Amino acid sequence: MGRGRITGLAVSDVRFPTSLAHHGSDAMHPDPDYSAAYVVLETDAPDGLKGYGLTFTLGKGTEVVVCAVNALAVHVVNKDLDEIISDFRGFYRQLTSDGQLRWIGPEKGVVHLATAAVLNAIWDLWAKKEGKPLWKLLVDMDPKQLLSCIDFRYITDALTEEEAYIILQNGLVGKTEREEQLLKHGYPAYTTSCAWLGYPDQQLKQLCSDALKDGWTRFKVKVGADLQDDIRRCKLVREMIGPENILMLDANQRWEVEEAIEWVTKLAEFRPLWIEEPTSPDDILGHATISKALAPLGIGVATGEQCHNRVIFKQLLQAKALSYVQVDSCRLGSVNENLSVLLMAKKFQIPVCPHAGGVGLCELVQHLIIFDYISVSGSLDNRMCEYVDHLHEHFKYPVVIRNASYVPPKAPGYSSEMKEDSARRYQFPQGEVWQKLLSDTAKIS
Ligand SMILES: C[C@H](O)[C@@H](O)[C@@H](O)[C@H](O)C(=O)O
Ligand SMILES: [Mg+2]
Repeated sequence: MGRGRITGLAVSDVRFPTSLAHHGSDAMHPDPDYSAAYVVLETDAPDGLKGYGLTFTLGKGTEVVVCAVNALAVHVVNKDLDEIISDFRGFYRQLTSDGQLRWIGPEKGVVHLATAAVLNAIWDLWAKKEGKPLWKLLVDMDPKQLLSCIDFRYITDALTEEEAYIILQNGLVGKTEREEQLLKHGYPAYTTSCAWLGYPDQQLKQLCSDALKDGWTRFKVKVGADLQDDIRRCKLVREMIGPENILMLDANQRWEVEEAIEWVTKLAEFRPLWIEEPTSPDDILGHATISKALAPLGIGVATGEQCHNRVIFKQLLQAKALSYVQVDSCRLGSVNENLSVLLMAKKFQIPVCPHAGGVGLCELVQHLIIFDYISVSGSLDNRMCEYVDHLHEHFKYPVVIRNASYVPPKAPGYSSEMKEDSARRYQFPQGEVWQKLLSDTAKIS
């Protein structure tokens, strides 16, 4: 009888029409349709065990990621779960180093997003098989086994496996207390949902006032398209939230390096904690210049949602280019690569504040940051996890927020499973939601 051989991989293009109401809009992405390349792994386990994984996209192009997932399937189908996890580092490397596929990466772009979707499904499978939520699977894992999931290639000049081992060993001290504390109080979050760029001022005000009533104290505002608009919106939000609450800004890569410094200097009176993605995500030295220039104003630089891989994070840390590391559960090569970044951030003493603005990202990334606190960073200082209030109703195990904090999930797995009905209805273009939208558009034009 089978024990967990992966017998099939199915991937679909699931899109939610968020652009209709400007949810998720920013200075570079004015009309995102929050979408996912959604992977389902079938196994021959007698209990019908399945693994679910996704990567986040903005609508168009999801079909390209779906294609890349199918290209990776050959490495996954017919593999035994036990075989994968007994050499997870080797399996990660097999996926990322396919002698032909790596040419269209390596470890970046579409093929890496596809890798994330596939590996996220494997981690979901593993956690389900153990009957634990993913964060707990990680927390209970022996440091040596955790390390065996990480590919240290290209980062040993910044973090060796031995150093990582010491970090994890040190993380064992006080671990039980931290776990209890999180189970009681949750992990602190901030909200981005009040101030997407496409929201009119009235909506922004209403959402801020609702969020304040719900106990939110940390707010992120989209900026970067028009300075006068930014000044008006930041003033409005600062007035709404008062002097004590925390404000962050996000420009989504809109500016040149010098322009970023000048623009943010003009917004300094609103006392933002950070400016996120001020310029190209590939410009490590540019981020370092911006960080240095804004430090005297008390404004940090945050980035990560479009950092290709651990190598870029390594260089950002080495170059003192950022004050907040924004890991992403679906951009990096799943838990495996995220673990390496959490450990590097710990070594460089830079807080991790994960990115979660997208569909399913809150569901996934909560597991990583809960693990980070319990087993790696051991600190909540200057740390918080992003939250956006969209599309949770489509997930079987949606995030739970209490007192503006993530409540640690209890259900086994990576919280990545969508409701079957949602995945079907929102499938692009054949799902009924899109069939209706497309026929309405055809009628208008
Ligand atoms: C297009 C997306 O909504 C982005 O604007 C979003 O991920 C954002 O950068 C964020 O930090 O949440
Ligand atoms: Mg952002």
